[in-house]
Amino acid sequence: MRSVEEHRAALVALVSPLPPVRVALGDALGRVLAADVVATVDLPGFDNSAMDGYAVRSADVAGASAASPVVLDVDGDIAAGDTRRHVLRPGATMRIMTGAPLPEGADAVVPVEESDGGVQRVTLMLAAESGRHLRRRGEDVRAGDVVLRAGVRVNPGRLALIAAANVPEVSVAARPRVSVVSTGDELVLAGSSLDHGQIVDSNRPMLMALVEAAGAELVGFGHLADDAEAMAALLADVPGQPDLVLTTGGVSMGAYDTVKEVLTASGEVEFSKVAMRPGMPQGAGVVGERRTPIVTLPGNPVSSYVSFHVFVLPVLRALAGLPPEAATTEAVASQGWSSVPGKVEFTRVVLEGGRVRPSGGQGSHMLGALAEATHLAVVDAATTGVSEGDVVRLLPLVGEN
Ligand SMILES: Nc1nc2c(c(=O)[nH]1)N[C@H]1C(S)=C(S)[C@@H](COP(=O)(O)OP(=O)(O)OC[C@H]3O[C@@H](n4cnc5c(N)ncnc54)[C@H](O)[C@@H]3O)O[C@H]1N2
Ligand code: MOO
Repeated sequence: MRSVEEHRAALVALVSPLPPVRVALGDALGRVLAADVVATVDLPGFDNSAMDGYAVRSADVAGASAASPVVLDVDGDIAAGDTRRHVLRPGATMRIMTGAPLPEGADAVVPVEESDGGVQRVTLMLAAESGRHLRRRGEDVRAGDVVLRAGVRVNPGRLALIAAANVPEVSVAARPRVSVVSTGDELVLAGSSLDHGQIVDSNRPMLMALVEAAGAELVGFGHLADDAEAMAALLADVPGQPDLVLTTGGVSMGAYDTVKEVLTASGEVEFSKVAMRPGMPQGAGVVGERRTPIVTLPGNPVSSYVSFHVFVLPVLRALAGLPPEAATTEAVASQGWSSVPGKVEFTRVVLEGGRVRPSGGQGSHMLGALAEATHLAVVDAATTGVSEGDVVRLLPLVGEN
């Protein structure tokens, strides 16, 4: 039997990284940066007011208070967006709005609440010291600073930073194009009336959702009956020119395991047993004239789901030019559970209050328990059981956070 690491390495070796692409800011959300983002401007871009109030020379309001106010001439208004360059006369003030550029000579702002709100002359009741209520040019970011590193995923806050840094376009990791094909005569679409022996095809919507939630692009999907000729024809020329094809079902030892039958005959796909649970039967190789990489996942729903996390995610990351390994975290088990020796067990667990417990039944057909899970606990092959208090390694689930 192959180890998980051996199989993962064989899969990653099937693909070459796709070149990064440039996208407009509006299309960057959720994408992974392929290059550092460098600010083209200082942030703030100019000294400006943090409050609606009066721009002053601090020396002119020294000692001002409610009991002993200072009265100054108001020389005019500066609103946010005023592009003129104002100079503040000594002994005078200007009304200034939040975000408006500070006039030359001013070094503090008295908020309007600390005044009588005067328009021609104003009574100020705060001894604003130099720098008070100001936002200084470059105090947040300097032009030329690397504001975001390659490898970081663009979230709304980072998108705002890229925009503010006046960078209209960024280089991002390519989104691999993926096709999903479910196989099996027993499968029907959700919403169908089920005959005895039929089940709803849940792997296809699950894998489509995983592909999209993992940031890849779905370029084709469908279902194939256990018909070797039809399957061979489809796999010889998968529509949509995907970078990766995923199938589910038909890879174990059954008489109607058509994926295995067809692809074994092609001589380009290798089927292996991997020392893991669930997800033991696996296959991978290339199909068609374009030699498109293919990963054949087992049909049992939880096996397919776990295999996606353990094997397909690293392939998608490698295609995107990112390090294949996903980051893991750790947590303490709040209860014990047994694990099969000789295989890595990916226990579906719930992380709550900083501790983990199995999410329920661990059968590879049990979607009820899968749906409650937040992580996969990775229990290595040498471990026969997890005890309460043990530290376990956790693989996050795609789409969980
Ligand atoms: N004699 C052996 N039998 C089995 C072995 C074995 O080593 N020797 N391995 C078992 C393990 S482990 C797994 S995992 C499964 C893998 O089976 P296949 O990949 O061939 O998948 P199927 O036989 O087509 O289906 C298995 C199971 O999953 C259901 N299924 C399939 N596709 C879907 C779908 N799209 N949506 C929902 N459910 C699906 C299917 O109805 C079956 O119940 O093989 C074991 N057997
Ligand atoms: O490996 Mo199968 O995936 O145990 O059900």
